Amino acid sequence: MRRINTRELDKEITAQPPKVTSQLLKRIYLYLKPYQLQVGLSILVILFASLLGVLPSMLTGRIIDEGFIGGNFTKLVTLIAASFLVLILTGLVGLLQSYLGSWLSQNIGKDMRNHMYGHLQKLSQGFYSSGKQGEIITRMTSDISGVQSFVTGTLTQTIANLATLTTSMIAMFQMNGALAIVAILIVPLLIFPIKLVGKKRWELTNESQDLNDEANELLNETLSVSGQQLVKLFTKEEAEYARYSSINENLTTVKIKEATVGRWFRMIAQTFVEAGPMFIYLVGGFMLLVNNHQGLTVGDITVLVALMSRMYRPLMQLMDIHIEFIRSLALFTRIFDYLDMPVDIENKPDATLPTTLTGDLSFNAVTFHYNEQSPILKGINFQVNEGETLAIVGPSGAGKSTIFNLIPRLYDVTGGEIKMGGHDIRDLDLHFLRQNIGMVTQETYLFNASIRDNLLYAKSDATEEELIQACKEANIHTFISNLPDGYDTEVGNRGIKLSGGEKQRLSIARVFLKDPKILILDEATSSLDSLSEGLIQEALSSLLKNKTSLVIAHRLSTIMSADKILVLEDGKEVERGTHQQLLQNDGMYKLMYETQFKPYLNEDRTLVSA
Ligand SMILES: Nc1ncnc2c1ncn2[C@@H]1O[C@H](COP(=O)(O)OP(=O)(O)OP(=O)(O)O)[C@@H](O)[C@H]1O
Repeated sequence: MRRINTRELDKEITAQPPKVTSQLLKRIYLYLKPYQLQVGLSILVILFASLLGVLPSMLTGRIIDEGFIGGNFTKLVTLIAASFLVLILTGLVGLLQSYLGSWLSQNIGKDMRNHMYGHLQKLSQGFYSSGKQGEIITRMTSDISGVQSFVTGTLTQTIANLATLTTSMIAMFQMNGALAIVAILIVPLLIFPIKLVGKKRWELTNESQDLNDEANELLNETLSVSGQQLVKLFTKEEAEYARYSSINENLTTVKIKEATVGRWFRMIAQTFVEAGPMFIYLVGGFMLLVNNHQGLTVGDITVLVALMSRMYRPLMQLMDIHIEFIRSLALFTRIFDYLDMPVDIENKPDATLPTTLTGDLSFNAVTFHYNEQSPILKGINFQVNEGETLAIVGPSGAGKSTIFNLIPRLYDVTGGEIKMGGHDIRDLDLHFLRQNIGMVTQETYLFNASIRDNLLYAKSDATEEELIQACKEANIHTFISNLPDGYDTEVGNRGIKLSGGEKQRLSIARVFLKDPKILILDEATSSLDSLSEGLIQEALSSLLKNKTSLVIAHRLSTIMSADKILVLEDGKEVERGTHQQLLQNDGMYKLMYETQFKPYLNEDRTLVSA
């Protein structure tokens, strides 16, 4: 499912070659705008460098004509000294030019990455659950790096090359108009084959980017801790290898094609460049020797050849830059596509930030569907008063987790409203809302950091005493203190160094630290050993005490201690009441009780009394 989605989105992005619109250019310009001064300075330096670039050829012409042919040694030495100075100055200006280029590109890249990361943080859970992790990482890393090299490479080179072309052409026409025209006439011959090859190269670049995304996605999926576990448990090593090697095979073919097309491009261009001087020698020689052209000297012909080769190099690069330019625009388009993804869960500009909030929670005719799917929740109504516990039970797929996701606005309702402390949660400040909700999910996510850092994620300014208190309440303090590094123990990737039960208790400690108004708890279905389970149950019951809480309950003890029970089936409420009331109904709850809860009754009782 994930893979199909990735392909679909990849296709969407690459099926549309970038359209050069004024809007797109304006948007790119916005990233340059804060650095106008540096851009201006950079352009001035480039222009100066290209003016300097004409001088060595001019000086060489004069060295030949006035020094060697004219036989003036003093002049020769002066001209050589001048050439030397120009050389040093050119080197220094080049240094300044490259410093400015990288300064600009690094700063623009930094701004884009920050902008993108900030935007990605605002995207809803829906975006991540249809996730294309490989693609997100590619956007953040290689696409933005590509854009950076556009600034240092493409953009600066375009300006530099245009300046070099202009200065060379002016200098050539000043030397000899007829020979200048001969040099320029070869230009159209260059453009046609290069254009043809450029188009093919552009297609291949796109194709290889697609395959790169696909390979990254596969690596991310299969080389993660859980991914590898899944591969191993389902003995899919060979299948995954086959999948990877097939992408790799295609990538190799495309890359080779891309490189070959690139070589053709260079070979064709190179031939024309090498042939250029011959034309000048031929026409220049005819003018000088046969026609005895007035004013044309050997030095002039040498200068013209030097200027011409100075002109063809940027011209060739400009052809390359044209391809790079389109490629960079494609990268910009890809990045902007992401930046344009709507932030569907937004903080209202006039969001309410109450000073006090009661922990009442109500669902009023709530309906919901993911994407364009058929409704998952079909008119849910309930009210949980402050301090009460509502247990939600129902078969798998009934919509229990969906109800949970709606409370902290990981998704927004598609109909009806959810109220917290009497406010529609969409009117409350999003940050405030989420700070008032604590969630303990079945799967605990821990960052690859120390236990302390993971705890501080819930409350960055928590004191050592607060940390210890929370861990004591979560029944994890003794365990942590017995570790050689105590609270500074590193938990490993996703907390791999801790057991399932320890991770859960750590996540409960996190919620204790957060001390939210409303608690949402998805009770673990996975069976832990009875000691661990007992410790968790104890921690949870002290967490639930006096707190408005919603529990997806799998254990009879939790259900029985709840104030209300809501029985859900296929996104609808089918029953509601206390345990005793529901047992008398002879409905879905009774059935679940008989089949799921009752068989574990003894075990439950033991745990409750433990
Ligand atoms: N992110 C999502 N995108 C699309 N559909 C989803 C998403 N999450 C859940 N669903 C669908 O919504 C329906 C309800 O799922 P939900 O997870 O809320 O059920 P549940 O009652 O919590 O089930 P379980 O007890 O198995 O966890 C299911 O049909 C599920 O496939």
